[in-house]
Amino acid sequence: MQKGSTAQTEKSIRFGNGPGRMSGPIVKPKDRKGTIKRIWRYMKKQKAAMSFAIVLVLISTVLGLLGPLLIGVIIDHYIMPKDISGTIRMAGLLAIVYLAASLFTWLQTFIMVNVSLKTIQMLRQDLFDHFQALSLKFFDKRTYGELMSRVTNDIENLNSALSQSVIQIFSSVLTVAGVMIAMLMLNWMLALVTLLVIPLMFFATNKIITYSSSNFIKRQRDLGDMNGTVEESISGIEVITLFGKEKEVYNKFSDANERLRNSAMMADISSGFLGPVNNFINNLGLGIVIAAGALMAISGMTTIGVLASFVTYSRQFYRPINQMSNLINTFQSAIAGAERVFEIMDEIPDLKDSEQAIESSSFKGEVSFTDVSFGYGGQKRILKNISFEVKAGQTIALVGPTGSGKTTIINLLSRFYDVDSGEIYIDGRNIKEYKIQSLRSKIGIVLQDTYLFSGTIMENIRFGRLEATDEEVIHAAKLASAHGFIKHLPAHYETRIESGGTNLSQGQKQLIAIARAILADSDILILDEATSSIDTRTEIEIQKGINTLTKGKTSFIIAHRLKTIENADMILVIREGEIVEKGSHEELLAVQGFYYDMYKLQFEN
Ligand SMILES: Nc1ncnc2c1ncn2[C@@H]1O[C@H](COP(=O)(O)OP(=O)(O)OP(=O)(O)O)[C@@H](O)[C@H]1O
Repeated sequence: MQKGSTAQTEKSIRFGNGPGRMSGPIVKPKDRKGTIKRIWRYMKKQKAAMSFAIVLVLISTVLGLLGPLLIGVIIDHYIMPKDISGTIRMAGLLAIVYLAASLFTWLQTFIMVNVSLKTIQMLRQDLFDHFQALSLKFFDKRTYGELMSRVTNDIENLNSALSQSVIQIFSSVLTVAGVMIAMLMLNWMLALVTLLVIPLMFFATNKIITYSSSNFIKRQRDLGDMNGTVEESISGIEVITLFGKEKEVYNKFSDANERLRNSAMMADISSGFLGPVNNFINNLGLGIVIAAGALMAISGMTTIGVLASFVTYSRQFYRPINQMSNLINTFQSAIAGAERVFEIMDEIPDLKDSEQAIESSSFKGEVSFTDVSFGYGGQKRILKNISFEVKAGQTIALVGPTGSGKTTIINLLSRFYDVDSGEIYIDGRNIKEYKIQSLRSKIGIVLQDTYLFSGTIMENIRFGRLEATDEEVIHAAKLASAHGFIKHLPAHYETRIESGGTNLSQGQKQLIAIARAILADSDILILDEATSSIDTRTEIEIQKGINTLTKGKTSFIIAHRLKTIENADMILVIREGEIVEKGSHEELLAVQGFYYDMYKLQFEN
């Protein structure tokens, strides 16, 4: 990551939040052909490995078919004529055939697992890269849980389908065809008898799968609900305990848990029928083959050896047929999952660098907004005809009631969204003329609720400039007035921060964010002043840190406590998306308008 990439960082972690949604197991894909083609584009990079796996499938299938044939030959030509040494030799050969078949099967699985994992790795990488290219507008529309489920569940479904189902479907078809040919060649009448129970098998399998798939979908939905309840109760734990609502949350969770148990039971019981029912039908088929075969053997129409081969073949014949419908379902749901992944990858980033976009080495820091209007999702206008000019190095405070549009102004300056009308200039150039990454890397952001990653304090500060040395990190922390509290932590700079920084106070997190921004040394700064109450000592420290950080740099401060921005060069008073007043603290007090009222109210409080 390059110097001063704070803006990009905050963007990347703003995924929103919400319950995880799982992909159902039997969801039918909409455009199966197109999706398979796209998966193939990833897989074909490993054509050589796949061709090898296919050759191995062919060999192991042929070896598997050879086994029963050998059994028949051994019975008729070695056991019946009582040739003991020949029988032992042939039994050894049979063992070698089965051993080789197993070995080739293992090898082909190993290759396909590798092919699949590589494919998934490339796909996941592309999806992640695409996430980075998408604007906040995209993330506004989706929940964290939903996006997570696409990166994890959907891709994982595809992984298991690619590593197992594809090759299994292929080998099942081969086996069924091979066994059928072998049986027809051995005895066409017995072969037809073997087919008798197939319609019954299809009918039963189809009925059971249709019934159980609706139960599986219900189970996935209930699982999603329960995940949502857990997520809510963990993230809202403070509010829940504060309002003494533990019992209500407990009941809500118990209900969700109970619903999940019931639907999971129904799903497992219904799908659990499949094995025993098919087993019964298989044995029924086997019984018919044995009975018919025995009659034929007695009447001299066939030999005991051929009958033995048939019994083994019919086992080999029914198994893949049983498996096939399950495999097809797994495959289908994996394709549907892949479709959800491609749907995100097809999302065109609405913020793109223009062809002529330039890289900017550094900004002096002149900023101007001319007649800027904007609404999220093009709906209600949030900002209306905003115009102002900032000279390099000035400090600008944005004040106004909650929801008035202060953060939105900052979002537009960092180009997290594009303006609907009007222009924004930095150093005399429209911000659309700069490469987005280059623009954002020159803008540092310190949010009041800064995100800290799991890792040490040292690593978290270094996030501002990855190539910084330990000394530079410590120097930045000293300038940010963060060194004082870090010194008192158990492992100083090596103290680990929990994900999200839960083991630090709000003020401490802000000090780390300031240190990070000092290290990044961005040309333009954006500071979101903390609203929550921080003790006076920390507040003084934070103020000191901010003063160091903003010295000589164009800085925008979203201010909640007017006391802290009295020295700003310009104060913009925003109300319902419009600048209603503009000027220095003294000028604004003198006009006795909206700012004056806000100031008086805070002062009295
Ligand atoms: N991502 C978004 N999608 C849709 N509407 C949004 C989004 N972000 C903000 N808004 C709406 O835009 C308006 C201005 O929000 P903004 O965050 O800019 O206000 P603010 O002045 O910074 O408020 P605060 O002082 O509470 O932080 C609000 O009505 C808000 O609901």
